[in-house]
Amino acid sequence: MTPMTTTPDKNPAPRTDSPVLHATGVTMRFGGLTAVHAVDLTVAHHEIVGLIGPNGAGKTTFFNCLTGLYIPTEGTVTYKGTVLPPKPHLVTEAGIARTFQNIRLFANMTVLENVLVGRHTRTEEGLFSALLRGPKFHRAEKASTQRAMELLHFTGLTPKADHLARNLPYGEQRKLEIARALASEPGLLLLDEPTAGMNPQETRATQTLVRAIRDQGIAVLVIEHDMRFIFNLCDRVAVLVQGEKLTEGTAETVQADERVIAAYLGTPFEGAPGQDEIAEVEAAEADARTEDNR
Ligand SMILES: Nc1ncnc2c1ncn2[C@@H]1O[C@H](COP(=O)(O)OP(=O)(O)OP(=O)(O)O)[C@@H](O)[C@H]1O
Repeated sequence: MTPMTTTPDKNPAPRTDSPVLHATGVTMRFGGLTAVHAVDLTVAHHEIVGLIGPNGAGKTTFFNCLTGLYIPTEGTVTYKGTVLPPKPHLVTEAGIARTFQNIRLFANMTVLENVLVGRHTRTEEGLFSALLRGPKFHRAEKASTQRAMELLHFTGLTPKADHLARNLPYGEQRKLEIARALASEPGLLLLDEPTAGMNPQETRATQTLVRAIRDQGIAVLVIEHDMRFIFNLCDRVAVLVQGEKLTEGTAETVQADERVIAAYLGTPFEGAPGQDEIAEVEAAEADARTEDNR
């Protein structure tokens, strides 16, 4: 992994002891459906936090509440101690970047151009400056291109800089989404199923990339269905079930939690055989086999 230099934070933390992300009592209702209910979640500096849960648990809805795409029905979300504005571009400007479950690249733009688009919240040049294309604009453009190339280097996409985004293999399109998100110089990166559709090698490479991102001082919150990826990567894992946070803790704690296993496998139905009954049946079957072998 190529080291990435960090650029100065345009929005320095007002209080260094605040967590990077602090969501309190976040609830999102769509008419009669409560997709997310009273969810609290924090992400600390230098932390990689996983968000897991069965299909329809409310994970993406929760992400949308964090990024200003949805205004939560109830609850607050702060970034480094400041309440986030309810507009996606202002959230990005504040320092939260994200990728999407369904890749959203500009398919007919080059790889480099896609990353440059991601820098627009960090460039000071206004519309007039861009139209007049004066020396200030050219200086800013040069600096932006340099930073974008650095990010392509960091994500291993330098050889593809001039390729159209739509011609990249799927795994590289996902990497490009991450490079574009990093172009806004975030303090927190939200990844929505970054390994969906990847082969095991690409998944391992993504794991390495996410760790390298964290090592650059960017906190990460990641939704993923690949449990091996989540449990290998995350410092802490939160589990959403039917819109509520069931539990959170280290990979070991969450993996050992019977409620989590039940949530994924389905809660045993009423009248299902208990452990004693299962043991009795197994013993009877073993006896029957012994009889047959005589
Ligand atoms: N805009 C919306 N309007 C109405 N209902 C919605 C909307 N967005 C999500 N939902 C519902 O909210 C619930 C949670 O959906 P969400 O996509 O957040 O779950 P998820 O955990 O991300 O699922 P998956 O793992 O399948 O992506 C689902 O019942 C879904 O149908």
